[in-house]
Formats: sequence, C-alpha cells, structure tokens
Amino acid sequence: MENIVQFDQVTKKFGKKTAVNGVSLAIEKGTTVAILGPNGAGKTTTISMMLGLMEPTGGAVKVFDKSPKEVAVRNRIGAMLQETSVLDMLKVREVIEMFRSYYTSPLSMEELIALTGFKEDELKKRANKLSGGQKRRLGFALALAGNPDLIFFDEPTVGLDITARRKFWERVETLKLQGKTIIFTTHYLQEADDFSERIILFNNGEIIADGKPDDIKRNIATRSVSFQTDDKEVIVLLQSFDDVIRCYEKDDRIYVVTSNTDAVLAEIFRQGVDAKDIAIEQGRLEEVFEHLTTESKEAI
Ligand SMILES: Nc1ncnc2c1ncn2[C@@H]1O[C@H](COP(=O)(O)OP(=O)(O)OP(=O)(O)O)[C@@H](O)[C@H]1O
Repeated sequence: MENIVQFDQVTKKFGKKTAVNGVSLAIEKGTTVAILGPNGAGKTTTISMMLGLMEPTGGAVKVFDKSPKEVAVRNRIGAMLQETSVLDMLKVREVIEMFRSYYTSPLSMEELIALTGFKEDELKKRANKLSGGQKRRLGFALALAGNPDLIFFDEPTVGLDITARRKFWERVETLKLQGKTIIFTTHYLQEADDFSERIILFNNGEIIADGKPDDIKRNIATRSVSFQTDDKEVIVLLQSFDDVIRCYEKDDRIYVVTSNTDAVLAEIFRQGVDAKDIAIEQGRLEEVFEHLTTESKEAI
C-alpha cells in the first residue's frame, strides 16, 4: 500500500517547549485517520507540519513521498482549518470560483455545490454574512476546490449543531467512497470511532495509542454508573466490586467508573445499595485523557 504521509522521528520545538517529540507514523492511501488528544497534545502542530506550514525541528516529513512544501504536493492537498477567514466582501460563489482558479484540475462548480449543499440564495450571500455553519461549509468547499487526494479537517464540527454535524459526516463519507485519504482532528471520541478507520492518540507531543477504533476504545473508553444516595460510606463498598476502576463523588452524585456497567449494576442491586436516580454514562474523553496522563503508557 502506498504511504501518503510519512513521519520519521519528527520533533517540533518552540523555544524550550517540545510540541511534537520524535513521532514516527505512516498513513496509507485511502484511509480515514482521526488524530485525537487533549488540548496542547500536539495535534495542530502535527497537521501543520503535514501541510508544510511548519518545518520540523528534527526528523523528516514526507507527503506523497516529497516535501509537503513542494507545489506539486500542495496541489494534491486540501485543508479545512479552524477559523479560516476568507475574503469577506466576496460572494460565496465568487470565493469558490477564485479558489478553483488556483488549481490546474479543480472540481467543477456543480460538483462543489453538490458536495457542500449550497443553495442558490446562499451562493449569492457575502462570505461575512454567513452563519457559523455556512462558513464551515464554505471552508469545506474551499478545501475540496482543487479535487485533492489528501484532505485535512482540523476540528471540523466544533460549534455545529447535530444536523450540521450529521451532514458534514455524510459529505465526508462521499469523499471516502471516492478513495480520498482523510485526516481529521477531534476532541470527540465518538466521532473518531464513527468515522475513522484508525485513531492516533496524542499526549504531550507523543503518540500514546495508534490503532483501530474498536481496539482503542476497548482500552481507553470507560463508562460510569452514577446515582444519588444517603449512604455516606457507599464508596468503600463500591470499590470492592469487581471491574470497578475508580469511584468518586461529584455534584451530589456517586460515580463508579467501570469496564462493565452491567456487572456493577447487578452488584449494586444484589448488595441492596441505597441508590436512587441511577444513570449510565459514556466516559468523557477528558476523563480518559486525565486517566491516561496519570497511568502508565504501557496500559494501552
Ligand atoms: N507557535 C507556537 N509557539 C509556542 N508554542 C506553541 C506554538 N504552537 C503550539 N505551541 C505549543 O505546543 C504544544 C502543542 O500545541 P498544539 O496546538 O499542537 O496542540 P493541540 O493538540 O492542537 O491542542 P488543541 O486541542 O488545544 O488545539 C502546546 O503546548 C502549545 O502551547
């Protein structure tokens, strides 16, 4: 399989701060990869080096087997980054036309409209009059204007409502079917799980997990059983249950973090624990990250 992106011992330092630390990875043609990690993990820096926007301090970055700075490479890459501001005074159609003109074999206007779902009245709007969701769609159109083989989305769904999110991922599915290589960053484990074939998890500038979503999830995603109780001693009892990772109290509720919510619930009932308003919650990624940064990396 052809490697589209290749990092060999890549390091990026900003003064004394090491943002990316000796990272090696290869991304194969046609895969959809999610780059996940807490704030400051090095995701954006990694993507910036893939895009040739930043030079590594050490190691080698290759995209399509060349430096990402080469024009021939740039022509094959599309990126939707956070907060792209585009020529506000132009109308949507004009901005898209302008971006198309930068490329030797752009997608047709019709294809771009179909991919982004812009209506005729929206195409006539000035870019600065667009809603947040429409702006994101414009960013999507601009990323695809050159009919790229490799596409980057940096936190593409932040601030979008559920419908806009669903539509965004439907559009990405179309690109996947066309055999594009797609790399996106996200804070949402669920999105990474639903839409990628591979998750690369960053922490402190290093890769701490890399694999299929199911494998990663099994290792990092925990769920919790939570409830209200008047029994102040309950945590001690809960900690003795099998499969319990940890317990804590927050906002007048007891949380039992576990790899097996069914078993914990059964035990709660069996032991007659005073538990009211029981709920099961998917572990928050922040909590997982917190856990990861304090636990040994070999646990993954
Ligand atoms: N231009 C810069 N100058 C100095 N430090 C930087 C610069 N860019 C990034 N950093 C630092 O490098 C580290 C990695 O930052 P990066 O933006 O890559 O993280 P991230 O995983 O994308 O985080 P977020 O989820 O918050 O976007 C952080 O500690 C950040 O403060």
